[in-house]
Amino acid sequence: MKYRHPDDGLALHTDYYQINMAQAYWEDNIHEKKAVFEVFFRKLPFGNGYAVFAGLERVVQYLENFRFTESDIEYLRELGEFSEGFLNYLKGLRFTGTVRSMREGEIVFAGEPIMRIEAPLIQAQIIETAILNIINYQTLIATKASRIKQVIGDELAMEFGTRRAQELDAAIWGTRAAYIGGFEATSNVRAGKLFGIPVAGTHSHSMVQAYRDEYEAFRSYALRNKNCVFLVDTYDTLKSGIPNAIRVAKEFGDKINFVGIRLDSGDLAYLSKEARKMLDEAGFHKTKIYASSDLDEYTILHLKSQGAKIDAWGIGTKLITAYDQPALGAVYKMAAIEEDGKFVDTIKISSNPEKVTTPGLKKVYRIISKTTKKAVGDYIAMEWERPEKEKTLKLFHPTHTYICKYVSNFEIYDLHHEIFKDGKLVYSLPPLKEIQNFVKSNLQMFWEEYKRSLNPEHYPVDLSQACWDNRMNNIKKIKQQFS
Ligand SMILES: Nc1ncnc2c1ncn2[C@@H]1O[C@H](COP(=O)(O)OP(=O)(O)OP(=O)(O)O)[C@@H](O)[C@H]1O
Ligand SMILES: O=P(O)(O)OC[C@H]1O[C@H](OP(=O)(O)OP(=O)(O)O)[C@H](O)[C@@H]1O
Ligand SMILES: O=C(O)c1cccnc1
Repeated sequence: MKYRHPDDGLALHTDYYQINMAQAYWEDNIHEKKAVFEVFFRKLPFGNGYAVFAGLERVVQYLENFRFTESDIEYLRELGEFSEGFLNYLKGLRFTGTVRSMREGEIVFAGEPIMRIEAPLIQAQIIETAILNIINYQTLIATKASRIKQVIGDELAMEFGTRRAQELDAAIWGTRAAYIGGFEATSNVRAGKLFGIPVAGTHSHSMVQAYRDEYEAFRSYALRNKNCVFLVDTYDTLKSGIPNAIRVAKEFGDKINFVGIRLDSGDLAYLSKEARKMLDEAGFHKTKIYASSDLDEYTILHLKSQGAKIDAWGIGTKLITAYDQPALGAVYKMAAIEEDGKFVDTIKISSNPEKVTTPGLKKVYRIISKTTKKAVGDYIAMEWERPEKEKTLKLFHPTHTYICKYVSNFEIYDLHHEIFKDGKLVYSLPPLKEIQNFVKSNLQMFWEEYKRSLNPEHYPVDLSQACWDNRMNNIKKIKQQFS
């Protein structure tokens, strides 16, 4: 298998149809026409009331390094479908477009453009697949992490999922997304090195099995590690695991920090309460109880409702694989294309009203009440509109238009930031910790009703009147063509 190419890049990380279309654009000489595409998803995942945008940093890396390498061109040539002229053009292709995007950590909702790409058609087309690939996964995991963290509250949330993730890249970028969503630590050491995420962990059952004696295993661990969290459920949590952990902790005294014990099976509520009593009776009031074992937001909520005495949560499979909803379904749709030097609207019609796209050059704003300082709704307006100059804005549901409200005394801000200008990176990527803090402060802007994990209220994402009218006119025009 020829899977090792020294010059392997990501330009071919695209769907074959993109390259086939690219060749047609090039041959028809429309490839340099500017096109505008938007990234958005149609439904919030996990029944959550909001999503957390993640993936921008990798999109930036991808676009900065976008080029077809020698071996990419050679491979395309081998496929026998592409002309030498076209392949030669691809060799020199770089990203020269303009990208406006929400910042990583932005709170985002269904139906609003997360990112807007304005680029020569051929580029905008080829990059679609990778951009969606990145944003779909990272946003999904950041959202799942945030949802789990909302339930965990101030206790420690650790990402333990690498072994169950969908391959290596998913573990690495999923870990980063989990951190953005609010997790404080990861067991993945490479993610620690690459992103500076704090690494944390305990030990496994195999260590206890290897020594064939729980006490010996804990002792050996304590001899080599200052901070000790002993896994106590290999044989019998209450009769063997916790007593052995306490015995070792007493023997080592100040030589170790008896940070915690970890429960990984059985009735976690019952065992944690018993464990707390045993640790307290032995004088280890500060020793924490860690729990893992197929946890997710539902189990954690249940455990809390049972009064479980758990202080730290290790979450793997259900987080890193977005177990209950493995796809976000974000799409990349054309909103406009250049004709005679000007942009004209483009639309995709569907019999499902929610799938009809919103054409034209638009901006997306967040409206904040000056009285409550809380977010009132998001507002998609035509680029030429100036909603910040209005005294009152009418917000109405884009499909059920009779549902409406008027907002005054508001602040409004553009959710998009310029990331690339004509191919040049003009945005400085913030440190990861700053992104995590941004999520936290951002969430404070939203009423609790939008953040609860069960049946959250629907946060309004509305079109301006001009944007709505423009959409209707475009639909009418298309319908007339076929009547
Ligand atoms: N008190 C509890 N209330 C609700 N769910 C619990 C409680 N205690 C544990 N759970 C969850 O129940 C599930 C139990 O999983 P499972 O049946 O595989 O057993 P286990 O105890 O983990 O055993 P093992 O790991 O040895 O297979 C896990 O998802 C765990 O998080
Ligand atoms: O349950 P998750 O949320 O997926 O969290 C990760 C799991 O990975 C480990 O189990 P594993 O059986 O792989 O190894 P172990 O022998 O160390 O427990 C750990 O004990 C957790 O149970
Ligand atoms: O450190 C741990 O306890 C750990 C790490 C990965 C998976 N499960 C547990």
